[in-house]
Amino acid sequence: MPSHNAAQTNPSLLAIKGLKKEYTAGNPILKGIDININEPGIIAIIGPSGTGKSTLLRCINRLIDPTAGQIIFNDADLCQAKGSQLRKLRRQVGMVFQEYNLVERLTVIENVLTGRLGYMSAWNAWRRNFSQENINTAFNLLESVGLTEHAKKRADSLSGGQRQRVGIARAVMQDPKILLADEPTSSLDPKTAVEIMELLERFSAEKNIPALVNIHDVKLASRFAKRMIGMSNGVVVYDGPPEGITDEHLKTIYGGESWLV
Ligand SMILES: Nc1ncnc2c1ncn2[C@@H]1O[C@H](COP(=O)(O)OP(=O)(O)OP(=O)(O)O)[C@@H](O)[C@H]1O
Repeated sequence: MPSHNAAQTNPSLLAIKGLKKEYTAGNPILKGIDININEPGIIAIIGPSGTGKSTLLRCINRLIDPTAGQIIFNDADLCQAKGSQLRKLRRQVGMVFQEYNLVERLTVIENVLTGRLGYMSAWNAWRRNFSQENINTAFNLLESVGLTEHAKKRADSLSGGQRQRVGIARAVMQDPKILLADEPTSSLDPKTAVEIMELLERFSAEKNIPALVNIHDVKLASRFAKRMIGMSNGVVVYDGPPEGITDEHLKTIYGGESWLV
């Protein structure tokens, strides 16, 4: 699979400008988000429940339609894209979910291969006619996430941590220019959570692509992130290195202080 240098060669891989989202008219969840992303590595988005972190990621991969603003990805406006252009853009955005979103009745290797569906004709996708090259790549990816011996098992026979590895392998199988991960560690024990962050960090470095990760655990986020984006009440209130985050920032982001230890 070809490696990407998009983050190095494209000065504005992802430029979010004035992004707004209302689910119901007059009740904005995102209130004007401006973020530029070029660099590989983990970029953690932190913020209280309900502040719009998932909404932001879902706007970026167009699982939902933004209300206003621009999301320029690889020089195209994702907000305006439709039909085949949207399909081409979306396959370059690898998504990792909190609850894995695997097809439970399919095998592990089939789940990884579904990462290629966006590149295939409707006929080949329907018949799951994967090329030998794709099959080889999927097995290599499974090996690199340590799941070779589980390739032929049904996805629903795996543990949560193993499922998340499959979810990450499937996202990387897309050959994405960016990874988005929505609370990828929230359903996992602390040790497995660290392993999943290590995996995201490793793929981000190997593929030279950014990994934008929504995460509740601020400590875990600062351990892995090169950059932290703090959101509160639908706006960005901090954007910088983890070591620049102070208790004052955390109070602004989360409110109160009794939870600070
Ligand atoms: N499909 C939807 N329809 C209506 N409102 C929604 C929808 N999805 C999310 N919301 C609302 O938008 C707000 C932001 O939700 P979102 O899931 O983006 O927050 P979050 O910061 O990711 O929260 P958490 O950390 O708990 O996942 C919440 O008030 C939520 O109820």
